[in-house]
Amino acid sequence: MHLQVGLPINTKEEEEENSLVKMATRIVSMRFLATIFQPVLTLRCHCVNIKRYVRKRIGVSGSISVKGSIENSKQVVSQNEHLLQDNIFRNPKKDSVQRPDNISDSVQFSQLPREKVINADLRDNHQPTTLSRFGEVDGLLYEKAQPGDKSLTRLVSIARSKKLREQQGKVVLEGKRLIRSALDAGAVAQTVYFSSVDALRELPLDKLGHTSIVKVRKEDPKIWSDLDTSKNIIAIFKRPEASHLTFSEEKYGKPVPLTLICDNVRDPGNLAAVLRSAAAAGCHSVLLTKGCVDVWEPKVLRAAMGAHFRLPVIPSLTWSDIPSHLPKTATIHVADNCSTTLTEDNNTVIPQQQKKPSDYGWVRGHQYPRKVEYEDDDFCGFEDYDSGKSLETQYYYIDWVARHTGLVIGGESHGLSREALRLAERTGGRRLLIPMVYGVDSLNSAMAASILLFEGRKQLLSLAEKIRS
Ligand SMILES: C[S@@+](CC[C@H](N)C(=O)[O-])C[C@H]1O[C@@H](n2cnc3c(N)ncnc32)[C@H](O)[C@@H]1O
Repeated sequence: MHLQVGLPINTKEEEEENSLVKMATRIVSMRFLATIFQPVLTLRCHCVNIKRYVRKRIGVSGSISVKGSIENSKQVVSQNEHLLQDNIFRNPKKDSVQRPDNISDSVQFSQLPREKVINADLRDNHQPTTLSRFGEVDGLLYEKAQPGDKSLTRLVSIARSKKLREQQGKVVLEGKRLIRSALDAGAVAQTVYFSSVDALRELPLDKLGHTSIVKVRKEDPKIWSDLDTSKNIIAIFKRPEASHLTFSEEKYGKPVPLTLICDNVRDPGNLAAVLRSAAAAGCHSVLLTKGCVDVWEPKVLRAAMGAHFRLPVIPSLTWSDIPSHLPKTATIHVADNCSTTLTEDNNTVIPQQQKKPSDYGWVRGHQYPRKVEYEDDDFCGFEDYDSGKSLETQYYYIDWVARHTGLVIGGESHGLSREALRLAERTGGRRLLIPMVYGVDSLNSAMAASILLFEGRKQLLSLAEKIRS
């Protein structure tokens, strides 16, 4: 019988087993160490990548400081990639350098004067790749879009989706005239895409100091435009707010104290026509209730012909917001087609002192039950409204202007809201009627607005004339 004394003697298999265990332990501890050091290494990699990225994109060495988290760094790189916003802050002379909103503060480039950047690019024969990616127009550096660049498709999505426009706080403007008006009014262009240098040259280049400029191929504008003749320049702007824009009296003349209020005007063509008329009539401002179509929708922008930048247009207002955009003394009238209609054979001249439809003799009093809509779109169906009962009706060509006058135009489907009538009542306003021949219910809202606004302008100017003389 064999007795084992002292330390057990390992067999060959046991030794092999032990060395396997040791190896496994080593692997585990190496993995453990790797987990600890991995974030540090990744951060280091990102720093290096960003440095390389910057050198590649701007062709000069920039001083970079990374303050944010790794996630931040990743974001900056990917945002820059897909928006083609090269983040070169080109005008170091300005005190406050305005940056595109979505660029994080975590990357700062040495702010070389633009000329130096360009010259560095042009001089540096050792960087042919960098040089071919950039061009220059009258001292303004631009980048050439690379094949497969998706930024134009993204731009189209912003242009077409109200939700995206609102979420990202951006609007898309097409064509040199519109872009120029926006820039002149002080709107901030984030990126300008152009296919023809001549089109770019027609913009006030001094106002593009903080903008990314990207040259696209000649055929690219077809992606963004559904016009037959697509424009060769398009820009993404920071969603402009009327309070931050300047409306030049020198250029467009002094406005008359007349504010147009659109009450649920939902059709883009109508809203555009209304804005265009309001601008042409030299109105003070335009207020839009929440139910109106988005004022930055491409169709509205296109057909309004720059009206957005000629007078303050304030969108998305509730009826309780509206008085705060008007002087306290303002009188608000409503354009109302529903109170009365004209008989077929009428062409009588109405004496000015007559106010109520029944006074006119040949007009019918209110006869239709009306749809009434609450502010929250809680539609109440047909009923006789009690608001605005005390509102008198008068023909539009009889004097109705006051020191500051507001005019409400109803929407296409439901006409005037109860809130509009209440506001008119509270401010001593009236119903203004454009007489129509028998059997015609109403005019298109933009047509009605146009007639009333130009009449209002005429009355205000003659009032001013009377006061002067
Ligand atoms: C197309 S209409 C509204 C039609 C709507 N279905 C209704 O019955 O009220 C749009 C708006 O244009 C204005 N409008 C149209 N015709 C008008 C007229 N003859 N006189 C005054 N305003 C008019 C009104 O403000 C009206 O609410």
